[in-house]
Amino acid sequence: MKTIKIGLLGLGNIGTGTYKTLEMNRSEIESTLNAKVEIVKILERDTERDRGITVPKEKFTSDPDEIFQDPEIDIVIELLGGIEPATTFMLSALKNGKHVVTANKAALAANYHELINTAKENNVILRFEASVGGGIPILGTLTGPLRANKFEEVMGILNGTTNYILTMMTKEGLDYETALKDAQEQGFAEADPTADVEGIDAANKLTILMALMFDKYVAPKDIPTTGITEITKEKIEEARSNGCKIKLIAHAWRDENDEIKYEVRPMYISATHPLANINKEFNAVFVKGNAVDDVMFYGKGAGPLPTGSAVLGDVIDISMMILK
Ligand SMILES: NC(=O)C1=CN([C@@H]2O[C@H](COP(=O)(O)OP(=O)(O)OC[C@H]3O[C@@H](n4cnc5c(N)ncnc54)[C@H](OP(=O)(O)O)[C@@H]3O)[C@@H](O)[C@H]2O)C=CC1
Ligand SMILES: N[C@@H](CC=O)C(=O)O
Repeated sequence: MKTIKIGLLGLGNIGTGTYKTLEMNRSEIESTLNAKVEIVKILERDTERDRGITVPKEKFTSDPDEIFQDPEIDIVIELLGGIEPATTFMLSALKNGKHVVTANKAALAANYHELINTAKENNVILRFEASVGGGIPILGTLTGPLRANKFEEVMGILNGTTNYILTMMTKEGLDYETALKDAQEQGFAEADPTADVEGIDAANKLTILMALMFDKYVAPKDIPTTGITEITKEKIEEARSNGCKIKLIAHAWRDENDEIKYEVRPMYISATHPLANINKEFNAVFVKGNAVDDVMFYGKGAGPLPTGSAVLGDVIDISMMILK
């Protein structure tokens, strides 16, 4: 029986969630593939940290080339986070003939074409379902069952940390700092949560969605972006007295001249609107296609197991192509 061999870059929140999901569902995954799946090497700095899983010591390496140069490794999963060295590592993996799966929206949004083109030039696959909407299968649906559409609009909650903070401030009366700390402890936030609370993470995801839906690349820095750092309990109360909730919304749409417009900002949403009732780390995204009309995606947009589910979904798809 063939073994699909994986090199994992980063055993943090999502690396650990991916590892756990593979262990939890190994028999289902391996019987789907009729092949074994093994994470053979892991790039990490700290091999002593308690992650709540047992990983044989000999799997760890501090040298990324041990993974890129290993002829036995089929797929590299990048879960380091940040733009660099993650981008350089993914490019090295692709150039060494490895298929790559990543959840890293920051690196993808910053270097979208270089990563996509390098995969094409080297005849390997780059997949990134987990980079937008965590466990929600949005990218594969846009590029699969919905690809017959000309897309008109995408609008929704794309960041779990800020939605968690706003929910806890609105429903539980928590203050901003306590809610953020909670989100960090549950593994929703970025290593530097500035990216979450300033709306940068949602902008990164909007960049990826616009590239796929409208074939238009807009760098995240060029998306008008406002985060939630100025949202106080008083503003939340004011919204409530107007029958609204405050949500951080990412929005891109085709205007009457066929131009694509885009923004990320907190918005007052009527309490009866579906987006007003998306709570905690859940995300929800409306997509409008000219044939299908409105489609709504909903699910956990952050967290180790939901994101691990999306990462492994990509791994399984690639493995099926390898095994064909
Ligand atoms: N958290 C979530 O819910 C989601 C996260 N993502 C994305 O998944 C990716 C991983 O996120 P997450 O797991 O939360 O991040 P973490 O910071 O928890 O994990 C990253 C891990 O990689 C290690 N690492 C980073 N750089 C290096 C390096 N150069 N060499 C060796 N090890 C390194 C870190 O070690 P150290 O701690 O020592 O720095 C850490 O253990 C990010 O791109 C994130 O945006 C996507 C969807 C959801
Ligand atoms: N920090 C991100 C993680 C998932 O993409 C978020 O909170 O949504």
